[in-house]
Amino acid sequence: MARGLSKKVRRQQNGAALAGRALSGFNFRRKADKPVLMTTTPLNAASTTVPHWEWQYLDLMRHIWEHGDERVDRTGVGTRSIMGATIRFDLSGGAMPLLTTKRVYWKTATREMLWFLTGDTNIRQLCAQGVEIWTDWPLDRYRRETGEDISRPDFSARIVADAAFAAAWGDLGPVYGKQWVDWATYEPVQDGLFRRGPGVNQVAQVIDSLRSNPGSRRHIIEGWNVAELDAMALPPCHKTYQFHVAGGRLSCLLYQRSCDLGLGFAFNMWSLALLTRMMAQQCNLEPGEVVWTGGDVHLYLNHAALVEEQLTRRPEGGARMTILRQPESIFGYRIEDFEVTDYAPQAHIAAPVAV
Ligand SMILES: Nc1nc(=O)c2c([nH]1)NC[C@@H]1CN(c3ccc(C(=O)N[C@@H](CCC(=O)O)C(=O)O)cc3)CN21
Ligand SMILES: O=c1ccn([C@H]2C[C@H](O)[C@@H](COP(=O)(O)O)O2)c(=O)[nH]1
Repeated sequence: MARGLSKKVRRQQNGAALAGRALSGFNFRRKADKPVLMTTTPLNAASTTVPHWEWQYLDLMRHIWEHGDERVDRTGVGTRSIMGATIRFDLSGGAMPLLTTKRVYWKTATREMLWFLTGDTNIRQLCAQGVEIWTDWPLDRYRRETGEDISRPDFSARIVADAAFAAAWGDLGPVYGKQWVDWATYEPVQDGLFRRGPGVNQVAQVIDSLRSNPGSRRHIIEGWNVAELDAMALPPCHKTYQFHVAGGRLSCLLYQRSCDLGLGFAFNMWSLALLTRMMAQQCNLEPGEVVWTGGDVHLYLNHAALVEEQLTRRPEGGARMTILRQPESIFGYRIEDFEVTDYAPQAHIAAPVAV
């Protein structure tokens, strides 16, 4: 497909600009045909005069599609990529950053977050709940190493039915869950020998520090364990979460080193807000703001149809979430505890995932 957008998309984008979008998170000023990316005040869709927060996303998508550097990436699919972007969202009043320009399966993303918090790194529990977003990586390894051309549904069913098979083929290595709640430590014994020490539960530690020392600048959950990267199916993308307390409100900034803007972002933004809401509830704080920052933010070249379609759409309305129960700990949440209301998105847009 030729670079740039169809006339239909350009018409829609111009309409949005006329509707006063200068206030949204991104403005692109062209000087000698060079776009300059600027961030401005975070704004939600709370009032009719304020641009909908989702324009930050759509503007970023359009910018990358039109100006991103085109390259061959690890997956071989190819991307257009930029370095550095920020999207902000205010969680006040139960608002959640769920995209409205396509349906996002928030329960799938929520199940994934709850799975991270258990410390599990095997896809078995996900597959058992019908969550297949991680299945492609173990499946790819299985096909490569055995030569068996098994279908994804058959592979997933076998993972669920057969514990030994799941143990052999379903593990992703020490990914998010392991690092978040059981970061490995080692203690010297003697003569240069070490034994395993107790694992570090970063999530529990951050809850403790938020309660006992809210003004700390060290409320961090880190997934990037350098020594273990090679053992992971994929090194963490949403790698660093930093929390901040001000005026009784809990905010969180995520640094995501690599972002698939067409597919992964919707889940990552939701999960960032979800984690912040759970942490706030556990610490008796009000939800504040979420700040998403991306390093390499890209669009896969085989997402052209998604990009074209989504950029014809205009964001409208917004989702709210109620947490129906306050569990005794951050590790006690269940999927039934989350209720989403006011979510009336436009149709789902399917897109292939690059493995
Ligand atoms: N290329 C790529 N993009 C990603 O977003 C991504 C990875 N790889 N690898 C690891 C995880 C897995 N994640 C994924 C994988 C697939 C979907 C996906 O297919 N989402 C569909 C619907 C999924 C469903 O609910 O069944 C979507 O339309 O959002 C989302 C996130 C996020 N991550
Ligand atoms: O939560 C996630 C996990 C992964 N992604 C995307 C970002 C990239 O497109 C790939 C990872 O490939 P790398 O070569 O390791 O960067 O997955 C995401 O957007 N969100």
